Amino acid sequence: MNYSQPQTMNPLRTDVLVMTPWFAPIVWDGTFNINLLNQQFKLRDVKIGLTVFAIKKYVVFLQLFLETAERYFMVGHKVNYYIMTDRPEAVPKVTLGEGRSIVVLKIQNYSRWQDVSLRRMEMISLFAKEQFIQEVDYLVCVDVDMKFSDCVGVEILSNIFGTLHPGFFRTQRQHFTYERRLESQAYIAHDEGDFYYAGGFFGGTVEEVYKLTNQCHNAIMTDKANSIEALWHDESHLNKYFLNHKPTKILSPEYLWDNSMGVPIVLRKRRFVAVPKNHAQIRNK
Ligand SMILES: CC(=O)N[C@H]1[C@@H](OP(=O)(O)OP(=O)(O)OC[C@H]2O[C@@H](n3ccc(=O)[nH]c3=O)[C@H](O)[C@@H]2O)O[C@H](CO)[C@H](O)[C@@H]1O
Ligand SMILES: [Mn+2]
Repeated sequence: MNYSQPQTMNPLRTDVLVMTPWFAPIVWDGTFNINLLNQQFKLRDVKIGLTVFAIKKYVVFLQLFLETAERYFMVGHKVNYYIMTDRPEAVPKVTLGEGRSIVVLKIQNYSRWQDVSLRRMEMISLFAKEQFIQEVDYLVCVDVDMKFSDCVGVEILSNIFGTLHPGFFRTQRQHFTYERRLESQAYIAHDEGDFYYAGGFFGGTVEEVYKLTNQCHNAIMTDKANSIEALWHDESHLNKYFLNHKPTKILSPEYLWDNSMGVPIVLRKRRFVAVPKNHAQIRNK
């Protein structure tokens, strides 16, 4: 295979942090060679599960989500879409590429949208243990109110990975919207924390995602027993988990962007972008 030689004296990006102090790469456009990575992952015959929840009205997001995923997500690799929904009949029929399938998993709904979001940790951990572990190597867990608009490939895969939240990647830690009440299991002190990770995109090996989701779910249940709910729900608990279990790879905000934030120069690609939604019309419905 022919490719240009890595240049020790010529870093590929100098405008952004590309490595954490615990030696986890931060994935930005221009820092990796996708052909090289595709070859490595192909040799391992890796299979990827993409989990997405579409409860109640959120089924409307599935069509665009799936169509754009077919175009941009892990193209050329084996993919299972795990669609967790209370409305299996509303899952659209989308033509899939070779080696890709849709697996619809019927689950219950909750009346509060906060509970729907929080309970994803429980559902992912249950299915990871019972089913996903037998079917795929990696899990990628994302929000459904999103569309792919550029390539998201095997460069994201690692033991356990999180994504920099588009609203906070230039923010000082004391201003992160971590849970600040000591009574919550998600509590993080003002002088702690590395990054603010987004709830809408994390993943890793099935084993590691099981550990993460199971621990977050237990923390959520402890909070519930103590009549407290973390400020940003599952996202707060994810941030607490990543404080104590550092991710082995971190995705730049290219992998979770919101166009209402504009487009800073450091952002050369917008790979996965929020679809605007009317909260009043779509939540708690
Ligand atoms: C992009 C991003 O980082 N999003 C995070 C942010 O939320 P968002 O404000 O983007 O939350 P959201 O409304 O998208 O809810 C999170 C997800 O739960 C599912 N859902 C929710 C309600 C419902 O009635 N039906 C349904 O299916 C759906 O998959 C949705 O994408 O904060 C949430 C917690 O407050 C979660 O941590 C989200 O991951
Ligand atoms: Mn969302």
